[in-house]
Amino acid sequence: MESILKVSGLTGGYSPRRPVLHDITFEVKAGEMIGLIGLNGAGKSTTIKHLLGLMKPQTGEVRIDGVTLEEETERYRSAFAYVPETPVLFDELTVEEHLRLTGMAYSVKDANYEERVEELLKQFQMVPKRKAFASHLSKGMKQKVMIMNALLAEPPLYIIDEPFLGLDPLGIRSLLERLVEVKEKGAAILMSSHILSTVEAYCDRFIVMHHGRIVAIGTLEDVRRAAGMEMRGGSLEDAFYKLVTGGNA
Ligand SMILES: Nc1ncnc2c1ncn2[C@@H]1O[C@H](COP(=O)(O)OP(=O)(O)OP(=O)(O)O)[C@@H](O)[C@H]1O
Repeated sequence: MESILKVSGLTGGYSPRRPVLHDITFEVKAGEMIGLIGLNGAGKSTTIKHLLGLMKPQTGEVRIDGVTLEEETERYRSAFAYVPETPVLFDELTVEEHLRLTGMAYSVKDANYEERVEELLKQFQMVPKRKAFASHLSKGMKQKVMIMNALLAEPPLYIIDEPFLGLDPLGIRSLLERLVEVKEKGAAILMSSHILSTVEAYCDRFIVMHHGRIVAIGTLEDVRRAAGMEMRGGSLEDAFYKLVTGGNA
C-alpha cells in the first residue's frame, strides 16, 4: 500500500537547544488507521504540530502525499484534514456555512455536495442544528462540526487529535463508523487518543511515544513484544503500562 504520511528521523521542539522529539520515524499507508498513544507530555501534540507544518523539523522530514511542505505547499496542505482536540470555529457562521466553506476550500464537487452534507448532518445528529451559529453550539456539537468538515473534504490523510473527549456515545459511534468507512475506501488515518480500548479495537497499528521517543510501533503483537510480554497475551493497555512504567508505577 502507498505511504501517505512518512515521517523520517524527525527531531524537533520549541527551542533548538532542547528538542522534545527525538528521531521519530513512522509512516501511515493508504487504508490504514494508526493510533498514536503516550502519557501526558510524551510528545503527541508536538509531533502533530510538525505534521501540520506549524513547527519546522530541526532534523529529519515530514512527507505527505510524497512531498514536504517546502517542496509543494499547496499539495501538502490539501492532502490532509485535521481535527484538533479543541474545536476551532467561526462564531458568526452557522453549521451549514462551515460545511459550505470546507466544500469550497477543498473543491468538493457541487453535484454530491448537498447529498453528502445531508448525510453527515444525519449521521452526527446535527440536522436540528444546521442553521445554528457556532457560538450557540455545545462543546460536543462544535467537535462534530470539525469532524463533519474533515469528512466532507475526503482527504487522503486524516490527522485526528483526541476526538472522543467531547462526544456523546452516539457521536463516538458515528465517528468510528465513518472512519472505518473512509479507511476502507483508502484513506490513511493517524489518531491520537488516551482511550486505549477504543484505539485497540479500531486501529491497525500503534505508535507508543514516551519522553519524545517512539518506544514501540506496529501491531498489538509488536507492541506486546516491545513490552516483553509476547507469551502472555494482554491488552494494548497492559502493554502500554509496562512500556511507560516498566510495570513499576
Ligand atoms: N508551547 C510549548 N513550549 C514549550 N514546551 C512545550 C510547549 N508545548 C509542549 N511543550 C513540552 O513538550 C513536551 C511534549 O508535549 P506535548 O504537548 O507534545 O505532549 P502530548 O503527548 O501531546 O501530551 P498530552 O497527552 O498531555 O496532550 C512536554 O514536555 C511539554 O511540556
